[in-house]
Amino acid sequence: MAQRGRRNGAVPSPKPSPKPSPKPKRRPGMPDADNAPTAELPAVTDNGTDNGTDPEVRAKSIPEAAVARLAVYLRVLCAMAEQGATTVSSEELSAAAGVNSAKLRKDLSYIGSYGTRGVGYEVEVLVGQIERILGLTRKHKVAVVGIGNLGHALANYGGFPGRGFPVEALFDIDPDLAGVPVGGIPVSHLEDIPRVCAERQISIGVIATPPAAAQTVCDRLVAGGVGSILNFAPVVLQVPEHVEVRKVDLAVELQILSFHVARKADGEAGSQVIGDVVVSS
Ligand SMILES: NC(=O)c1ccc[n+]([C@@H]2O[C@H](COP(=O)([O-])OP(=O)(O)OC[C@H]3O[C@@H](n4cnc5c(N)ncnc54)[C@H](O)[C@@H]3O)[C@@H](O)[C@H]2O)c1
Repeated sequence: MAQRGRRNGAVPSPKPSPKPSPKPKRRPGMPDADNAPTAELPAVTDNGTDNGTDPEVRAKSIPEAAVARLAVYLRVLCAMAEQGATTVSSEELSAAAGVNSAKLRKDLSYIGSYGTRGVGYEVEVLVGQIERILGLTRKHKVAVVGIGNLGHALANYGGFPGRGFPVEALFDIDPDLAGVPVGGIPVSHLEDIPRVCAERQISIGVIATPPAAAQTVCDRLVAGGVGSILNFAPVVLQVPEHVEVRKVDLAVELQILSFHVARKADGEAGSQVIGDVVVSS
């Protein structure tokens, strides 16, 4: 969701060339859709998977939807690695991730990973590449603000630390919660947000307060040096340019599901789908 004059949508692509050719050549990290790999192509470099382009340059060219899918592939690959898998074909990985295999190959081509014909992808190498692109090679300390229903659930969820997101600070305005441990971390008072976040080097702040409190909480997190905000409150936050905000709204996800269910029902009732538009017959 856009915040204070900056987008939180697709990551900006490098500046376009002043004289675009009619059929642009494939650039590293942004394959021409027509030339996107349709099979596990031979390795481009010695390690069999990487085309050698600077990962940061590549990361800037990856569409946000592909970034979200990379996170899903990573989760699936880690589960496969735990079960002892060393290689995986694009068909296996796409089936496990619930994505079609052409899309998977295109997503992996964004990070310069093309696999090896007849072998597929090396699980460990691919995990490393996706982790690098997603910036997961170091831990991101998390603070949760608003320890109510949602905040309690987030603070108690044991799945974040193992994925590189240890929850290291909790805050609430309620004096009854002050010092009470939730998920092993004592709750601090709202006013301590800047100091505690700076001391514990918190990089991600999760806002789970009522909407009216969210902007003040956000300002305090930013004052404490927090550069990324995950906002659950149904409100648009104003942040400085350098701060990244992601908004989570499960109601929107439910509405999207509802849209697809309605579209399917219309299709079954004899309507025709042309592109994204449903035309009743
Ligand atoms: N995005 C989603 O899908 C989704 C889902 C559920 C809830 N929510 C939102 O998450 C927020 C929390 O929901 P909940 O059900 O946990 O609410 P809740 O009332 O159970 O908890 C809110 C907590 O915030 C604390 N709080 C209030 N003002 C504060 C302030 N200024 N500073 C710090 N803490 C403060 C309260 O003391 C309370 O502990 C709400 O904004 C809700 O709309 C979003």
